[in-house]
Amino acid sequence: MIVTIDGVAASGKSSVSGGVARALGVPYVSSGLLYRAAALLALEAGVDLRDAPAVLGLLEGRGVRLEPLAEGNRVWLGQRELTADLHSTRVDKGVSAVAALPDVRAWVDAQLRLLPEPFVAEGRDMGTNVFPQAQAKFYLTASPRVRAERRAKERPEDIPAIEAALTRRDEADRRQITPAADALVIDTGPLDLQGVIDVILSTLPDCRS
Ligand SMILES: Nc1ncnc2c1ncn2[C@@H]1O[C@H](COP(=O)(O)OP(=O)(O)O)[C@@H](O)[C@H]1O
Ligand SMILES: Nc1ccn([C@@H]2O[C@H](COP(=O)(O)OP(=O)(O)O)[C@@H](O)[C@H]2O)c(=O)n1
Repeated sequence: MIVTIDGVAASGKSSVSGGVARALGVPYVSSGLLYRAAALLALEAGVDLRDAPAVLGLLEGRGVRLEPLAEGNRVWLGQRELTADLHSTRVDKGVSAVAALPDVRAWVDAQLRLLPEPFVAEGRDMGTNVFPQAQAKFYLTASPRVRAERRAKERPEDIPAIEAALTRRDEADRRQITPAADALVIDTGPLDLQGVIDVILSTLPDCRS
């Protein structure tokens, strides 16, 4: 069983996926962390974020691995854990450039398709491209202001700066952020976290095995 939860930046994908996965007793998979790891490695190595062979070389040569734990995903570079470094403003700014590289997308997709079912997968193109066969698909939205207010609790910048950065990232990610035709689109603006999780769980009565 695969459930996909896609959506725009800071729409609640990872928190909601964690809650849904816990309720189902399965892991969740944060695809964005692999794109964030690609950006972090390129930034650390001083590699141009648009240089596909160089970025791919960093990913393939150095053993980047996603660990999709139920309590929170972790990313490893060999023995070094990258997770805590993946949500900086610097990585937020650089990640869309590496995510636009077809070779990097193919590498991420291949990692994800190796994972054993069942799981909840979250990102941008889980329901459209990576797991089109998923049993249930969701797409989370909220206004840029609502998303910026939520993310402001996790970043040092003020709400207008975060809102501008989120809007820029939505624009840079526009190729990946079309909902699957068979996804249920949920505006999370009026809902709290548990409210979103409950909407999803209420539509999944047949997917709990
Ligand atoms: N429906 C919601 N209501 C209020 N806060 C939310 C809601 N969904 C997510 N959040 C909060 O918004 C922030 C961003 O959520 P996150 O799950 O990281 O989003 P994404 O994975 O889409 O970037 C987190 O602090 C999270 O707790
Ligand atoms: N399936 C995915 C997931 C993320 N991404 C890229 O990775 C970036 C970070 O994704 P994320 O899900 O960690 O970001 P947030 O929405 O949590 O801020 C996005 O802005 C996209 O550029 C993607 O292209 N496809």
